Amino acid sequence: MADVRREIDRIDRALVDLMAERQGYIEQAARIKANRDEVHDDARIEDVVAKVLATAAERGLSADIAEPVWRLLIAKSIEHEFNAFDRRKDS
Ligand SMILES: C=C(O[C@@H]1C=C(C(=O)O)C=C[C@H]1O)C(=O)O
Repeated sequence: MADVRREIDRIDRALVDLMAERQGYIEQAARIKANRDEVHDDARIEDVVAKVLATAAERGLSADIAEPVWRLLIAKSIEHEFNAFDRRKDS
């Protein structure tokens, strides 16, 4: 069991690295968007979730895990993006 947990911990570190990289692009989006009402984009949310579910099906990740995890990740990313947008000097 210790070996299994060591592998889970290794994977979690890799996921944190990828999520931090993703967060960096969320921050770039907050700098690029001209208007605050562009931060929450329902069409893009559904596009992201559809692409994730297609990749999850190919790679063997359960949709029951992938869909709620990504919907929460996107919701928290949008909160982060609103905060970054509102900290802009020009907003
Ligand atoms: C990063 C964006 O901003 C938001 C964040 C999204 C995400 O975390 O994938 C998706 C839609 C947007 O509401 C974007 O518009 O692409």
